[in-house]
Amino acid sequence: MLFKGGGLPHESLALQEKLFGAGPDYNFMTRIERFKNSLVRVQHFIRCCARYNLHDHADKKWFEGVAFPNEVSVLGPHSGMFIPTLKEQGSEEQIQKWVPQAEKHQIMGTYIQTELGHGTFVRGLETTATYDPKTEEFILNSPTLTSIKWWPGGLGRTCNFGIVMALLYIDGKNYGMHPFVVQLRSLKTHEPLPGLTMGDIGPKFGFDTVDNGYLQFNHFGIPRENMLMKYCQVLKNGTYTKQTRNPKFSYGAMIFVRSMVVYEVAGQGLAKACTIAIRYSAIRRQSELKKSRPEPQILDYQTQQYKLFPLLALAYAVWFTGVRMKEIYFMVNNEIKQGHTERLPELHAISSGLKAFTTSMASWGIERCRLACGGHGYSAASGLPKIYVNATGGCTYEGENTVMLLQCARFLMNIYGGVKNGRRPSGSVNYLGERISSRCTLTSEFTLKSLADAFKHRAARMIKEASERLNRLQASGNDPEDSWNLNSVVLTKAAEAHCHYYMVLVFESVVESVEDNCVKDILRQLCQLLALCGIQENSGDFIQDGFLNNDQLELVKQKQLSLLSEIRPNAVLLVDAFEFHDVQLGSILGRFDGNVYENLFKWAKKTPLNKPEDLIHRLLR
Ligand SMILES: CCCCCCCC/C=C\CCCCCCCCCCCC(=O)SCCNC(=O)CCNC(=O)[C@H](O)C(C)(C)COP(=O)(O)OP(=O)(O)OC[C@H]1O[C@@H](n2cnc3c(N)ncnc32)[C@H](O)[C@@H]1OP(=O)(O)O
Ligand SMILES: Cc1cc2nc3c(=O)[nH]c(=O)nc-3n(C[C@H](O)[C@H](O)[C@H](O)COP(=O)(O)OP(=O)(O)OC[C@H]3O[C@@H](n4cnc5c(N)ncnc54)[C@H](O)[C@@H]3O)c2cc1C
Repeated sequence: MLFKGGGLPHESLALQEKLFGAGPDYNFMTRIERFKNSLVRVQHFIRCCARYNLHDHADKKWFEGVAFPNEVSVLGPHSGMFIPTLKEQGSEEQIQKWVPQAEKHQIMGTYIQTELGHGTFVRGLETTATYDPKTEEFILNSPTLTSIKWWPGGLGRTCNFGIVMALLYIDGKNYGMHPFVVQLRSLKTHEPLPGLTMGDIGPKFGFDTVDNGYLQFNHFGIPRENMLMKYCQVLKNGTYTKQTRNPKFSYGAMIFVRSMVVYEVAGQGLAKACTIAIRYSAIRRQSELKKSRPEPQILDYQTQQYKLFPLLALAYAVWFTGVRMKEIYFMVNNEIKQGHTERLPELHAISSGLKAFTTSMASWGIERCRLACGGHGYSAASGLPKIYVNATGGCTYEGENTVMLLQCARFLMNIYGGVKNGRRPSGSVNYLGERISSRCTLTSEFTLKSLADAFKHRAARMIKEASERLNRLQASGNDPEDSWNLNSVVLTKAAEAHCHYYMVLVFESVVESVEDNCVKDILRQLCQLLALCGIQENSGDFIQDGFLNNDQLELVKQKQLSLLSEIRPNAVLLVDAFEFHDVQLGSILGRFDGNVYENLFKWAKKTPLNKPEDLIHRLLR
């Protein structure tokens, strides 16, 4: 109940749908079969939404978790980007026109921004939308090879609509990036409309169930009314008007997805991987601890605990942080809707930073879980390869992680500069205005407050040093841009330290809010382990300025090891508490009933390579 809240009824409804749980094994399918199979499930999902009256995003998400386990379907870009962008950037008329059709899936859309030559540098995108007042149309064009749109999910074969980000030109003047609603395919024949060259970009590391696509515009006309006009308008005669607004509003869809990815991708992915690795480690017996005694569960080896329990603690931390990130997004977005845009820079910074920090940690953690499962972890039957290839995409899409950390750092530098000039920071950066103790107060009690304070100190110091180094680079004659680049490694580390502190703080606040003392104690242990591992892994950051001394570091190490034994009896319960159904895990190693070996054998017998096949037989005969 700590995790699922109101989601369970929808999950059980989805589990009753035969088409979702059963069917061909994903691992035995070719890419095309995976894609087709996903489309069949998409159609069934859409029918289920109508049948069960699922309208609310959160309700649908529970259903989707069962319908599309550990994969993104073409509904991801549609419901995660196309519809939110229409709602956030469209005028009332535009919302009325397209949102109901999109919500009923009568039109399917995607978000078309990245190009062959540019993804990160949005201002460098080349697609043009030139207004022609005579026809009252925008003419979309791809002027170069590098301007071909590349990557949008669902563009290759599925979507008939898209929101295209393009440079608006009126009368030869460039007004910058704007969003346009574009019909891509005929609603009758599903063929691409004349003037568009489209297709799938080919096999990828993961995302097999999504047709990421390309799109080239050849002077393709769309009605004037198709520019999303909530914040800017182009009148019939070509007059451009805009509300007083932050030009970064057109980046809103990206902030939304980044805010969701922390929970949906990093939190869920790592929690699933931990569930699989910890359950399997309780089933797997190997070697000897004591002579002539039965082989122990591998989970009883301290080294195995040392691999997995910090990841379990991290999974809880990322999960809670993801939930908090969603809350912050909706809160600040509501403020923005009421005209209060003051917190947009902070929202951008924290969503960029946390998206990067948590997807990197989760990606690394999922791979560690796989390694901890030995040989069977390398088998597709473990479910871990699929979880990994899809989750690790989160390090790249919606803003490459290094670039996102640098965006977060940019905000931190602005805030720190402001503090130097007497401004008081608030929200997630309020600690930059505090006087921070220069000596660590950690004692063998390891209170959560003292642990969080240690991370606060580290973040504040690293931000200060990054800022001072930036100033020194400039003072020694480098221009601001070169100084930034020469300081960028230090800046990303400062941003990571800020996000790390934020995550520890969120975890601490969740523990404090729990009423049940037993649950509170167990969560406190996990939170301590998370923080202590963070201190140990980054010990240089904590001792560099004499904040933490050698004795304290030794205490940290001792406590970390004793926590492993304390957590051991609850480890399996702690992953069971995530309440992932076997269908969602897609793993033989992580089965709830623990019946691993029998099912591995059954599974191997079903592999297509064991089926009679003429060519293989002839070659081997
Ligand atoms: C409760 C239930 C909810 C249920 C929800 C259900 C929906 C679920 C949805 C999602 C779940 C997860 C789904 C997973 C499936 C995902 C499928 C894959 C989707 C992938 C889609 C994509 O990848 S789309 C393409 C994404 N592309 C990018 O992210 C590009 C990255 N680049 C940029 O964003 C920008 O170029 C940049 C930020 C790097 C730089 O921008 P720019 O050059 O314009 O700015 P500057 O660096 O010069 O900075 C100027 C100034 O602006 C500030 N700023 C920059 N960006 C923003 C912003 N977005 N908002 C506010 N402010 C911004 C910057 O900080 C600077 O500020 P200063 O004050 O001047 O310092
Ligand atoms: C699975 C997946 C799904 C996607 N779905 C969509 C979609 O639906 N719609 C869409 O429009 N796009 C989509 N994309 C594209 C995605 O948003 C971009 O790939 C992403 O934003 C990264 O941009 P890039 O490819 O240009 O990387 P690059 O910017 O080329 O990154 C390459 C390297 O350069 C470094 N780098 C770049 N700029 C800087 C800088 N300023 N400072 C320091 N280092 C820098 C990066 O850190 C990285 O190491 C998807 C991508 C993937 C992988």
